[in-house]
Amino acid sequence: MTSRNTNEAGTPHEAATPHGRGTADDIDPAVRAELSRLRDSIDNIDAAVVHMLAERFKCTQQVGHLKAAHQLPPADPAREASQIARLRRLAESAKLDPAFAEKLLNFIIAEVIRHHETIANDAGGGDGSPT
Ligand SMILES: C=C(O[C@@H]1C=C(C(=O)O)C=C[C@H]1O)C(=O)O
Repeated sequence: MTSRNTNEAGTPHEAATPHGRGTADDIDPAVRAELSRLRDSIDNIDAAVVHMLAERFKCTQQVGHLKAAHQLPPADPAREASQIARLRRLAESAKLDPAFAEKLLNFIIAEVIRHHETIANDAGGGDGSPT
């Protein structure tokens, strides 16, 4: 394995050989420059997503503590339904697949509920999750 075949994190990966043609070494310089420009933006967007998610989880952790302190259940299906409906509308107007947006939100919410269950259990409420 050469360093050419590792990504930024040092993890091994295959060289770019779409349909068996072209390696990382023989990409046209103009194509390589355009790819690099686009990947720089992708990296910035990924960083923004991570920072926004971190902020969201800071808020949801506070909600979890509020719920635990007032014996409220970790999940709120009515709130989730309105968030999903809203996110699907936003996705449609942004030309993003609404089904993908819904799956992503459900994935995030499931993690939040898991955190809320842990917080409730740690607080001794016991209504958070199965024993
Ligand atoms: C954060 C909350 O708790 C849960 C997580 C939600 C979320 O991540 O947006 C939404 C509803 C709840 O199931 C909340 O009730 O607002």
